[in-house]
Amino acid sequence: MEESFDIETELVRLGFDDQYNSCNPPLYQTATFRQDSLSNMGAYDYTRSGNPTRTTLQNYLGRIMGAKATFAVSSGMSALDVIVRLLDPGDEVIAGDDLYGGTHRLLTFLKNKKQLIVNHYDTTDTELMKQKITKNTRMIFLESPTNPLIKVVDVRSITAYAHEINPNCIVVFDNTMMSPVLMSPLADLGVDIQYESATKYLNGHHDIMSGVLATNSEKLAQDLYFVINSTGCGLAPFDCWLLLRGLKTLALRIERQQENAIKIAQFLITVPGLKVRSVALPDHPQYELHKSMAKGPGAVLSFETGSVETSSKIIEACKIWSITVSFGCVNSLISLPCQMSHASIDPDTRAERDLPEDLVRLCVGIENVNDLIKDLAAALRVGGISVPAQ
Ligand SMILES: Cc1ncc(COP(=O)(O)O)c(C=O)c1O
Ligand SMILES: N[C@@H](CCSC[C@H](N)C(=O)O)C(=O)O
Repeated sequence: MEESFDIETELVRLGFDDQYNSCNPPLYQTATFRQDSLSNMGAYDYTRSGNPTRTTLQNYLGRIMGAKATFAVSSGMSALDVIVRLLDPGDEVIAGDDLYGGTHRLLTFLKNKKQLIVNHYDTTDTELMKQKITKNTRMIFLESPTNPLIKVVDVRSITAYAHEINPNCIVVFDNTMMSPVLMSPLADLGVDIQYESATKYLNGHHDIMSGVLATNSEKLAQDLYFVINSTGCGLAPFDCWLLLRGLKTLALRIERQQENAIKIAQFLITVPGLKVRSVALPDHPQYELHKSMAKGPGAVLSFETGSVETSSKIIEACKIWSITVSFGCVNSLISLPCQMSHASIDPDTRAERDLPEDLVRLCVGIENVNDLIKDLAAALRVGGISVPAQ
């Protein structure tokens, strides 16, 4: 058996074979592969079905994610689209009430078309989840910490309960907020499918869209591959190559982004009037639960100011923090989720789910942390908030 190392080493090691000992994986920028003869077909025929650069990426991701099977697709949403195609019409699914806006949009689309029965619950309430999961629950969608309210879910208990009630229930976990460096729900928490928007931390440079899926079940792997090949959403070779390049620095980027995010959370709690949501703060209601599942708090946090007008002024006054959706990139981003990343959730549903309209989300990058704090402090003052001298 091949020796395996810590994720920090595996990320840099890449571990692939090349006929010329190339130090970086070759880019097979081709749609088709010539066959030797009709009786001697090669490993690849057509890039939609498979491509050596994608195979290199998927094998590498498998080692990093501790998964038997890993697939790279064209975006995080297409990863979710592949997963929901495993369901049959009329299947019952349970989803969190603070999932990413695009996830909510796709599930609502399928619900409105009467293809699925979708119920959203507060997945942080484990007892409520235990009441709602039944033998008819076919799939459960979890995120933790949630985007953007930073709520923490007891993934281990919910997954174990779901499997006890219905061994065929598929628990799906969106690990985009943590990345495999901080959390391994597939290997450690018992979920059936882990997926991530690789557009975020995995790639880290906001120059490609991509998604990854991982499972340890041979049956699920076969079904996922069937959908990927049939629909043609496998990641294109050049994007695979760029993702391979981005991944090498994942551990280093996360370490720096998280270190900066902790200091920023500590700064924000000194500002009177702000309600800060960060799993880095010991007064987070599920601080210990998060620590029991993950190696760190990550680099996304949010805060409320009490008014949309104040939040908007702060966001627009920032100079280093750029007003951008997404997260996981090397540069720091600021956004108003209700008007940006989560605008696809209608205002009534946002209100029902206590998603504050004034919530500001920060996605911390690798810049100098003192510069980031100075910029934020100046912007808070423009918003009329009094900031203690640092
Ligand atoms: C938590 C989460 N999951 C999934 C997605 C979808 O990923 P993508 O934008 O790569 O389609 C996003 C953001 O878009 C996200 O924030
Ligand atoms: N206009 C896009 C918004 C993408 S949000 C990206 C990211 N997940 C985030 O949370 O910022 C859409 O309609 O999907």
